[in-house]
Amino acid sequence: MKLTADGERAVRVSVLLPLPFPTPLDYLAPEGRVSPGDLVSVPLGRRQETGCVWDTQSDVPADFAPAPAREVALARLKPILGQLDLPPIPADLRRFIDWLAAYTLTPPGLVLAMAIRARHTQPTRVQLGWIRGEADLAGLRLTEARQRVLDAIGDVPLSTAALTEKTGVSPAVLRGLASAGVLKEAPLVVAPLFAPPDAGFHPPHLSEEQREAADHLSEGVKAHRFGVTLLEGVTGSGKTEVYFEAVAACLAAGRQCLVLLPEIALSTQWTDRFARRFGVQPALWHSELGGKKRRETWHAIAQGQAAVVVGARSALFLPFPDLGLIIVDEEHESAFKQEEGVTYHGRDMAIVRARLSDVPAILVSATPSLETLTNVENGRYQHVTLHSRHGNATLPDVRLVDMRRAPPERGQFLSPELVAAISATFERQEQAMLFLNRRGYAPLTLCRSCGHRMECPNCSAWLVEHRARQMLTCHHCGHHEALPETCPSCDAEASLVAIGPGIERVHEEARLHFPDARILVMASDTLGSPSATAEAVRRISDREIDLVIGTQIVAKGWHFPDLTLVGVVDADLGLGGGDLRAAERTVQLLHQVSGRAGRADKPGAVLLQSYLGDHPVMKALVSNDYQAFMEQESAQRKPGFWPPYGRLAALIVSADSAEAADRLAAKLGARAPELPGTQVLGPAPAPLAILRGRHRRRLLLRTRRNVAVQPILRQWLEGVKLSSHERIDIDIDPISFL
Ligand SMILES: Nc1ncnc2c1ncn2[C@@H]1O[C@H](COP(=O)(O)OP(=O)(O)OP(=O)(O)O)[C@@H](O)[C@H]1O
Ligand SMILES: [Zn+2]
Repeated sequence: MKLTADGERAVRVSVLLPLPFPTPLDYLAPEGRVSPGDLVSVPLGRRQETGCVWDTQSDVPADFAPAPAREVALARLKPILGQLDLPPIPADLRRFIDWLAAYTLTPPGLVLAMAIRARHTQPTRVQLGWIRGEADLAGLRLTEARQRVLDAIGDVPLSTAALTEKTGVSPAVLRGLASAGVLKEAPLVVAPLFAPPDAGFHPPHLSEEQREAADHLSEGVKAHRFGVTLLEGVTGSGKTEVYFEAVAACLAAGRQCLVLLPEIALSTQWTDRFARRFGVQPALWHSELGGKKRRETWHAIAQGQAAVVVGARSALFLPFPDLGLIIVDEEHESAFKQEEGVTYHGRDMAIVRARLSDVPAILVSATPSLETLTNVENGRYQHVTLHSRHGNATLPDVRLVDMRRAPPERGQFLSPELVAAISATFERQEQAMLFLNRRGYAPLTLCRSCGHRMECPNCSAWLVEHRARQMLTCHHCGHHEALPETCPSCDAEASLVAIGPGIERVHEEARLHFPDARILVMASDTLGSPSATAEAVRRISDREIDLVIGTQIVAKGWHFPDLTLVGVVDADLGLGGGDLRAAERTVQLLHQVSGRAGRADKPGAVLLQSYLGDHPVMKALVSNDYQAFMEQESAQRKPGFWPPYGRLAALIVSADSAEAADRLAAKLGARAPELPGTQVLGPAPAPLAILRGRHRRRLLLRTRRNVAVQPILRQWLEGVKLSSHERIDIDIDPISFL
């Protein structure tokens, strides 16, 4: 036993710090003072750190739990310095942090860091205002200014600014009254940051099919137990309206609801719709949320004051005291995968979070992932479906433009058929959209005399020309340089030519074809901010735009009633690269883009420009038979135990030279596990063999579904020493194979 300075009994508490230690550290605290979840300040060397009192037991399954730490003797422990005046980190979030850390082989502190970044936990300063003090007025020299203040003051505190404005007196007068005790300070009553959404504000009239789906989801919410339901529905079927009913049920139960969207910063149409349905804006959570707003939002959520949070995947780490429902919209989106730092899949982790919090989860998509469909098939997830578009809208007619038979003119990218369709759309006074998932002017710049290709000095990638900015840029590392006048390799003059299209080039071509059309270009680099996006959306909705040209950001859930034609400039684009999910992802993306056409009364059409007309992806899109396509996908992945029928983990080895990378990769390859039901592929150069100046090699571990990869990886990497130039990144369930 040990005593604190005050003679109280001190006990061992374990504190997780937001730092890359393998386990929590032990400290001393007066007995009975702190409980798991409390945020405390502790000494660490000479520094002071904020940490979270952690639990000694955990719910991480034994098959991937890390080894426990050795215990330090009580006599050597340091006492905690104090407790922060903040709501505790709830137990379900603590379990989630442990789980995610063990699953992704990340030190748990780095996962905690996502929940309690310093900017979240700084206490918000209490603002003070003025009320009448206890001192009576006898003996007070009552000037006219002072009288005005006394007339203005009441029981509700008024800020200095409000009071001086109301009375026209100077702050000095207030100070004088305060020192006489006639005024005193009191905390200002601040309106809650998020007014409660009203479940009955504006409920929609649901169709029978929608009503059934909504009831099913709401029942799940009322049961307040873990369970996953896939809400599948064709584009424009009202999936959002339907899951809003589940949100309403969650609100009625007095619980908090989390909605994850893949591209939240751009989702202004979504938040507007929410406001129309529930009367107030939801709380937003994403990486672009600025400092003060971020802190206030965090506090409002921690205090249970924000009832509905719509966020990016990082919202999974928010300290909801009373979570009731998690919804993942566009669940098939690979944007849910975090690729940097702690790598995790937002959709998968949303389900883990729901399970650990014992609340229902709803996955929403028009084109569910094979992972999710497999879980439906084996009965782990429930399934509700919306088969038709809302109201009179019908699904668009999707046609293939065979670029081998009717190609565009040389140096152009829009086929005569697509150009004619756009003209016809304009003649009908309707809007059109061109989709090409490539920013900039041209993906490759080549020397006509010597064949030299302009490449990034830091990455094995071509430089993309951005003509508007007169730059060649690398989309991987951000390197940029001016377009040279002569070829850097052979000095030939004016020999560099742009090869292939980006959206800037399609814009240039569209201007030639349609000089009078009002064209808007939408790409993440031209419309990064939410306000710019909102303005673009307004212009399209208000019919100030005839033709939208954009990258994948135009595919997202937009709803423009007069948009009736979608042209996909290069439907084959996503199919190269040998990525496991290339075909699946292409179908999902193009289906979603196609779904922007004809969403209201006027019928829509989609033209897919392709050189691969016989490809299963094109067939699936033209026949609109997603199910048949996914059955084929499944049949292809099953025999080789590719996900979701097996598990994958990638090891990315990187070093500052090719030799060092090869050496380290070979070392790992030589000690690769040889176990039943597992296989190691590689080492091989990563598709981006050089990225930001680092040479990269990849090893892929593939196991049967019933074999956990974590213990295998732990054993494989145990004792591997790395020099400061070497690195091994682990990616469990990799999505991108770059
Ligand atoms: N019952 C309803 N009453 C009124 N409007 C509805 C109803 N159902 C759907 N809508 C409207 O139809 C349009 C399409 O619905 P919504 O955006 O929810 O479909 P979605 O299935 O989410 O589409 P997508 O997958 O293409 O994004 C929206 O403008 C929506 O407000
Ligand atoms: Zn680069």
